[in-house]
Amino acid sequence: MTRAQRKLILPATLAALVVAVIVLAPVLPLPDVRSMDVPNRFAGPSATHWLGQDEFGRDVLARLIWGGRASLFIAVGSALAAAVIGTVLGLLGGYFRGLVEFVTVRAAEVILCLPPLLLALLVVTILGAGTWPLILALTILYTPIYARVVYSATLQVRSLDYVTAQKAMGAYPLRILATTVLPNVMPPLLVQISLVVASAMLIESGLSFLGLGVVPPTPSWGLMIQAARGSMEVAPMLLLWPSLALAGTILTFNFLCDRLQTALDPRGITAGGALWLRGGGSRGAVPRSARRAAAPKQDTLLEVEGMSIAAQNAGTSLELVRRVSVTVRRGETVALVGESGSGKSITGLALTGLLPDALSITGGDVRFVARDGEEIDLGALDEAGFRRIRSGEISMVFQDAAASLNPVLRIGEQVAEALRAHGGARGRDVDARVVELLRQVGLPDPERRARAYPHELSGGQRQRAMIAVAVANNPRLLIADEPTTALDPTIQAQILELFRSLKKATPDMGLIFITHDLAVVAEIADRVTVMYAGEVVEDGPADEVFAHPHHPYTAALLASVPEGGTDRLVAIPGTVPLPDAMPEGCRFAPRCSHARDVCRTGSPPTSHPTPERRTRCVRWKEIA
Ligand SMILES: Nc1ncnc2c1ncn2[C@@H]1O[C@H](COP(=O)(O)OP(=O)(O)OP(=O)(O)O)[C@@H](O)[C@H]1O
Repeated sequence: MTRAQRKLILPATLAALVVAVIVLAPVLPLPDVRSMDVPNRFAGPSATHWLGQDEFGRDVLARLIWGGRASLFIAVGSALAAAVIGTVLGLLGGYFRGLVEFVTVRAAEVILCLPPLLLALLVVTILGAGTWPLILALTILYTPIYARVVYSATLQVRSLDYVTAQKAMGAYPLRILATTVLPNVMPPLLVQISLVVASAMLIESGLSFLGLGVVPPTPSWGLMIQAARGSMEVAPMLLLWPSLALAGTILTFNFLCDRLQTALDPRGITAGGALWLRGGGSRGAVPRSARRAAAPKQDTLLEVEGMSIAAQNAGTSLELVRRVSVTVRRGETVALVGESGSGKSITGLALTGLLPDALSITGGDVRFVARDGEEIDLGALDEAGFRRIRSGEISMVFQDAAASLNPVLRIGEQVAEALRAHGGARGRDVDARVVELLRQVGLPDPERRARAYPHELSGGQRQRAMIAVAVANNPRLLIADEPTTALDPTIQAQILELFRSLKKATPDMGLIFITHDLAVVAEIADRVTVMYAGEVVEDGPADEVFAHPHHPYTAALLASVPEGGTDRLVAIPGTVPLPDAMPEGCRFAPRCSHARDVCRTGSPPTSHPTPERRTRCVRWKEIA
C-alpha cells in the first residue's frame, strides 16, 4: 500500500462511519422521531435520550441521525447529478470549442448570473417544497460550476502533447475525452465535488430553515437548527448538535476528497492506480474526394509539392512555410534539417493533420500513397479522414516523450490503445502484441514495463515506449520530430540505433526525421532536405549534400558542427528572420557571406545541379 493510499484510511473510515450511521438509521434501535413527550420537553441527556429531548420532547439523537439522511441524500444526490452533467458539458465545450462551447458551457453560465439562493428559492417556489424539487434546484445551481472547472481543465489538457499524440494515433474525440482528458481533469473535479457537497448541505439547511426545503415532520439538520433557534436561551445544546453534525460531515467529505485526489492521481503512486474508461475504435474509408487513381512515381510514398502553411489571426494571414517540396520513397529516410524556427515541425504536423487551429495549408499538393495503392490528397483531407490514416498509414513520434505519453495510463495500455484503435489486434492478442512491441523497441523486461506508468521510466525508455506506440500499427510513413533532442548523447545513439533496426525490420517504411543536428542526419538519412526560414533551400542524397553542399546555408550548417570536418567551428552570424519580417530576395542573404545584389532582389529560383539535387542559390556554381 502506498503512502497516499495509507493516508486515505482515516478520512475513508470517518466518512464510512457517517454514511453507515445515516444509512442504517431504520435498523438502529432508535426511538420514533415523531413520538412526542411534551411533559419532558427540553429535557437534558439521559440513559434513554442520549442527547436529550427537543421542544416537543422528541429524541434529539434519533432526529439528528434521520435528519442526516435527508441532508446527505439531497447534498450528495445533487452534487453527483450536477457533476455528471457539468463534466459532460465542460468536456465537450473545452474540447470542441466553437459552437459546441457556446451551447454547452456558455449557455450553462447564464445560470451563474442569478444569485444562488434566489435561484433555488425560485425553483422550489415553482415546484413546491420537498426533497426532489430541492435536488433539482441544487443540480441546476451547481451544474455550471462543474462545467467551468472541467472546461478550463480541458482547455489546458487538450493542447498538451500527449493529447496531440493520441490524435496522431488516430483516436476518436470521444475516446480521447474519455481516456485522456477525463482522467486528467479528475483532480480538480474531485475537489469541486467535496466543495459542492458542503455547499449543498448548507443551502439545503438554509432552505429547510426558511421552510422551503424538507417538509416537517421529516427531520433535517436545517429544520432542527431553525427549531432550536427559537429556544436558544432555554436549550442551547439543541442548536449545537445539528450544527456540529453539519460542520463535521462537511469537513469529513472535504478531507476525504482531498486525500482521494492524491491517491487516485497515478503520478503520485507507484503501483495500482486507476484506469478509467476505455473504448473501441473502428476503421473506415478515406473520403472519395481525397482519393485519386494512383499515378505517383514508382515507389513514391509521399510527394509534397509547393506546400505553403499560413497562420490566420484576426483576418490577417502570415505565411510560415512557403512552397515546400519534399519526396519520400518507400524504405527511404529523409532528414528535414534546419535551425530552430525554420518550419520543420509545422511541416511535419501538416502531414499528419495536426496543425494547431490557427495554422492551415494554404497551397500546394500533398499526395500520399496508401497501403492499398490509392493516392490520398492530404491537403483535402478533413479530420475524420486523417483519423483513419493516422497510426496505420502515417504515424508520428514527438520530441518530448514525457509530455506525449498520457501520464495517467500505463505504458502497455497506451500501446494497446493504439492497437485497438485500428483493429490491429483483439483480446489476449493485444497483450501479447504489446509485450512484443515493447521488446522490439528494446525495453528491458517488457512484461513489467507494460504495467509501469510513464513517470516510472527513464527518458530513453519513455522515448522507446513512445516509438512502440507510433509503430504499433506498422505505419507506411513514420515522422519523427526531434526524437533524440531531449536525450543525453549515449541514449541518443541508442535511439538512433533503434530507428535503424526498425527500418531494417520494416524495409518498406518511409521515415521523415526532423532534426537540427547534422551529425544525426549523417548517421541515419538517405536524403536530406534543408529548410531555412520556411523554405527548402537544398535537397539531395545525404552523402552528396554533405560532400558538396550547393547552398551557403547548408555549408554554414556543416561548418558549425564538429562532425562537419573543419578544425574550427564557424557560427552562422545572425538569426533566422521572423515570419513577419522576411527579407526581400533570398531569405538567407542577410547572413550569407556570398550574397551579391542579385540575391537581394526576387525570390531565387530552384536549380537542379543534378537530377537528384535541388538548390535555391543563384550562385551555387560559383560557390560549389
Ligand atoms: N501556432 C503558431 N502560430 C503562429 N506561428 C507559429 C505557430 N507555430 C509555429 N509558428 C511559427 O512558425 C515558424 C516555424 O515553426 P516550427 O516550430 O515549425 O520551427 P522548427 O524549425 O520546427 O523549430 P524548432 O526546431 O525550434 O521546433 C516559427 O517562426 C514559429 O514561430
